[in-house]
Amino acid sequence: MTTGTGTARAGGAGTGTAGPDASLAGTSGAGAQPPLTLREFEAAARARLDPAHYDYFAGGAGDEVTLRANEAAFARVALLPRVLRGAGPPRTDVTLLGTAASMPVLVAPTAFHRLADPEGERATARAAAATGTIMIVSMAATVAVEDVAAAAPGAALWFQLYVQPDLAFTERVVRRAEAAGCAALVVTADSPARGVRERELRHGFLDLPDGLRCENMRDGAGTRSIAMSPELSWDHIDRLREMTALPIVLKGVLHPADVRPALDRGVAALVVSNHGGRQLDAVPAALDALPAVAAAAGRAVPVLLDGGVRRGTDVLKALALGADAVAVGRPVIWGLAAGGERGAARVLELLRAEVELALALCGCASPGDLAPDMVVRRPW
Ligand SMILES: Cc1cc2nc3c(=O)[nH]c(=O)nc-3n(C[C@H](O)[C@H](O)[C@H](O)COP(=O)(O)O)c2cc1C
Ligand SMILES: O=C(O)C(=O)c1ccccc1
Repeated sequence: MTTGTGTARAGGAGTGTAGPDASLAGTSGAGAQPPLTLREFEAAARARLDPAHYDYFAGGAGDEVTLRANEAAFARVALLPRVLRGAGPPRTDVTLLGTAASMPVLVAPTAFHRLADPEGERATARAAAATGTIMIVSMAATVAVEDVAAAAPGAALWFQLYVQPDLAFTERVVRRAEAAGCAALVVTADSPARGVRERELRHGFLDLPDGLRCENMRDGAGTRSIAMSPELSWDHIDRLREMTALPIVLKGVLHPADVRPALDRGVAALVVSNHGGRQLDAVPAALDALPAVAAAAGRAVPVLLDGGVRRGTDVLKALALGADAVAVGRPVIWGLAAGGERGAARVLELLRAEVELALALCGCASPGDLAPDMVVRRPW
């Protein structure tokens, strides 16, 4: 078998799976080669974005200890493959809360996609649909949820909600998400106050530029800004359960003691997340918080993880440590900024192909085959 990048690239391009996408050539900050990795998409995004917007997307809270820890935690875990299991070509698809996805990688809810591409969340939704995965539309989207759904027929959408102090307004947003066809409500619980990201302050990035707005905060009663609600409590989860038949996903769980109350209130899934290191700095890496939360959930509900996932092998590490799926935030924005809808789709397809290959090399027939005995902590 011939090796070497030239041969690998030519072969990859022919299959249209793991190879580069020639139409993305020139989007890479590195030069004419299209990005081959999520890291290269990050460099391409950095080269293209206004520095204030790049830093808004990239930044973390405080000293960014947690931001760095999210990625670093994956490097401290190694995969331990099984051999000769006759697994055959692996499947990468999963079903979560009744929604089918082509891979155990979802698009995490992130704000302000029109800062990265004029089509914004429309482009992201089309990219998610092209890859066959679930997009969690942010409450802080710069395209209204109805317009996101209309732009990408067939896209599997969930909706992320910041519960607002005005519950009547909150209910109107929930109704809009339902009517747009969103199949789950992802309630963000880690933001009773907004984390301070000093990179934003340094650029004076305080608000969206003229012409861009949080379109889900606009309705007949006017335009509002998103409130972070310190009064948020388990009672609000009860209220939401009464308000909607949609499954409720709780995003931003780190403490295993928060799992029981969530299950008692009928929460349908949990997302282990520190908001990409943007809320409380000095909390653990998402991957390090995962095992205890997954153990507390005891397979009663799906457990998702986000924060620092940059490779297919990272996805497998999270699955082995108890996750049913992961979500990616910044990488999708890098794709969008580097190459619009095609760039975002390429980021997702790269991850899908990497997950498929890593499953095959681990002797797994499907994502469900990963188990805790297939990871070891590196001795450093
Ligand atoms: C620019 C940006 C905006 C975000 N906006 C939201 C949001 O509106 N709602 C939310 O629940 N989480 C939001 N998040 C957090 C993500 O959903 C997710 O937890 C995080 O990005 C995962 O880490 P990763 O970027 O390392 O993949 C945002 C993250 C980023 C980077
Ligand atoms: O920037 C964020 O992380 C975020 O969650 C958010 C919340 C409200 C408005 C814009 C972004």
